[in-house]
Order: sequence, then C-alpha cells, then structure tokens
Amino acid sequence: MKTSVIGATGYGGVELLRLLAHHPELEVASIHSFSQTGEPISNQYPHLNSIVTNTLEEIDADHIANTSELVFLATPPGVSKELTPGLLRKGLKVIDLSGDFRMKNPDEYEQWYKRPAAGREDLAKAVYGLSEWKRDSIYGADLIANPGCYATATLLAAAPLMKEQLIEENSLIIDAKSGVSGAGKSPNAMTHFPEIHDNLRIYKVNEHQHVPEIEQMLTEWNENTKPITFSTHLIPITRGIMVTMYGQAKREMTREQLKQIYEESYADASFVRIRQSGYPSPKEVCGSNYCDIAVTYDERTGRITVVSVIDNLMKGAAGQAVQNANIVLGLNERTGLDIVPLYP
Ligand SMILES: NC(=O)C1=CN([C@@H]2O[C@H](COP(=O)(O)OP(=O)(O)OC[C@H]3O[C@@H](n4cnc5c(N)ncnc54)[C@H](OP(=O)(O)O)[C@@H]3O)[C@@H](O)[C@H]2O)C=CC1
Ligand SMILES: CC(=O)N[C@@H](CCC(=O)OP(=O)(O)O)C(=O)O
Repeated sequence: MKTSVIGATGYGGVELLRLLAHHPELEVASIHSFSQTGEPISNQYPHLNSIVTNTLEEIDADHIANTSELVFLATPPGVSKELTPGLLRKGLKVIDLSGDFRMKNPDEYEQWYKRPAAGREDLAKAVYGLSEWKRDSIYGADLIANPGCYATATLLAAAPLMKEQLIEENSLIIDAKSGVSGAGKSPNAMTHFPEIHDNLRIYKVNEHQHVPEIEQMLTEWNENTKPITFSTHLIPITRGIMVTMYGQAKREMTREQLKQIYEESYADASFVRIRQSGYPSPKEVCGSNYCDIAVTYDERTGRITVVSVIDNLMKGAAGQAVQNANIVLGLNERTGLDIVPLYP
C-alpha cells in the first residue's frame, strides 16, 4: 500500500521514514513539508542518503489522494486538525501523531492545549490508538489519534492497576522523564545544550497536556478514577522515556503476584515485556517499539511501584503509528517493527 508522510522533516516524520524503509507492505509514495519543498529529504538528513530518495513536496490533498491510500501526519498540534478533514474527505486513512484528536471532549483540549479544538464530527471519527488496548476499534478505522509519548508509557504501566482495581484511585502519582528529542527538532531555551547537558529540569508542573488524555483512558478502564498527579522532567539523553508511578495498594500482595497480573494482562501483547527481575532503563528499548515494565510492592508502605520505559520516537510516536497502521490494515502488528533495541 502506498503512503504519504506530512511533516516528514521533523523528528517523528524522519523516524517514520526509517521504519517505512523496512516495511514490506507500506511504500512511501510522497513526503511533505510546510516550509521546505523541492529538495530531497537526504539533503537535510544525510543518514537517509541512497535509502530514502523522495523529494519534499507541498501539502496538496488532491495530489496526496491520487498518490496514496494512507497518510501519516507528523505535524504539530493545531496543524493536524486543519489538514485532517480534507484528507478524510478524499477517502484517505489518517494516522495523526499530534494531540489534536486524542480527547473526545473539545473543552478539555482547549483548556490544556490552549488552542481551538478540532470539529466535533472529526473528533467523533477518531479512535485513540493505544494499540495494545484498542485493537478492535483501530482495525478498519479512518482516523487514528496516536497517543502522546508520555501518555503511552504511563497508560501501558497503569492499565492493570486501574482495570484490576489494585490501587486506591486517588493515590496515583506519576513521575515521568523524557529525552530531548521529545521536544521536536527546533531548539529552545530549555533544550539548548548548555541548559540541559549535565542538568535536569522539571517542567509543565500540574499543566502537562498529556494529563487529560491519560485521565480519559484511566476513566474508561475504571469509572472511579480521580485526578492524577503527573510531573514531567527533561533529562540529558536524546531518546527515551522513563515513567515511575506509585499507588496505595487496596490489598496486600507479593511482587510475584503483581508480576503475574501484569504478565496475564499483556499475554497477547508482544511489544510489552514484563521484567522478571530488576528494573528497565530507556537504553534497553532504544530504537525499538518495546515498552518494558517492572512492578514491585513495598510491604512497609503498602504501595505499588510500576516502572515503564519506551523510546519516545518509537513506541511513543512513529513505532506505535506504524503498529496502528498495521492493525488498521489487518496486517500482523509486528510487520516492519521486528527491531532489536540498539544497545549499548
Ligand atoms: N518528538 C516526539 O517524541 C513526539 C512527538 N509527537 C507529536 O508528533 C508531532 C511531530 O512532532 P516532532 O516530529 O517531534 O516535531 P518537529 O518539530 O520535529 O517537526 C514538526 C514537523 O511539522 C511540520 N510543520 C510545522 N508547521 C507546519 C505547518 N504549519 N503545516 C504543516 N507542517 C508543519 C514541520 O515541517 P517543516 O519544518 O519542514 O515545514 C516538521 O516536519 C507533534 O504533534 C508532536 O507533538 C508525539 C509523540 C512523541
Ligand atoms: C520533552 C518534551 O518536550 N516532550 C513533549 C511531549 C511531546 C508529545 O508527545 O507531545 P504531543 O502531546 O503534542 O504529541 C512535551 O512535554 O510537551
């Protein structure tokens, strides 16, 4: 099947091109940029030399519809919602990496993203693409809202806690850390090398835009969900997210019992790996679509700790987008994603 990538010059877009170059069923027919057209992508990203030979084109829905059947939008929030209705009208399937279609309630989007929301009709068409938990609705869908990077690591770790009602619903505290590529390709005062190298920063305290999409999914799993505490930190690595979450257990348990619940929850999810011992680190999933999770129970405090790691550009963005494209099209969801993490 022929596909197009809009926003191909960004970090999410260029990661999509890396994955699609290996994909046996999806071929990149066209790539699109807002500000840079008419030159081969390999001029800007020489690592793609002689591998991806496409030239960047303007964003023209008619042309894209004549070229492709499925489009990946690796564009900023606010841009995706403008492009999507025209692409859907042309009969294209759309997988959007931005936050524009993740929240069902437009008021919540406007409150947290501080910009106008997508139209209700388009929001109603969107399926939240948390692959492991939404497979049935993703299959055949026209519009997939790919989850946020932090939201993916958080939700995969929290699902058994909430679905199996293992913790007091008002006790969930989530501490998240991300590498700098999570902020996209444009440097800013926080991501500039002298600011972040040899340093660490907490940011968007109590106001991160992934809070409502996390709470939306937690509420779907457990109607007693209460507001979460969610703190995000920028750390001096290029790729990777680590989420550490804490919740007060409703009953005593052993680490072994907890691990078994997680193993059963993810028995048919080959990208989610439950650690038998120790705790995962972001490097152990770098460049891959895996989410590694470890769990433990502290008998002294009665609290459960869950640790999850993903590569923000892979399971947190392009990897999950390709996984969702595979599910939409009825392919094996590992197609093109059977990648061993890059280590060390
Ligand atoms: N980086 C990450 O880890 C993750 C990112 N995301 C989301 O994925 C999307 C892409 O992120 P990322 O790749 O990091 O961002 P980048 O800033 O690296 O790239 C943004 C891309 O969007 C294009 N673009 C910018 N403005 C417009 C516009 N007005 N119209 C059309 N295209 C435009 C840019 O094109 P050009 O400059 O060539 O004009 C560029 O290709 C965002 O919505 C982000 O929130 C989601 C999960 C994780
Ligand atoms: C390190 C860093 O800055 N990360 C970004 C998350 C990127 C992302 O997933 O944002 P969307 O919800 O817009 O898709 C942030 O915290 O805003």
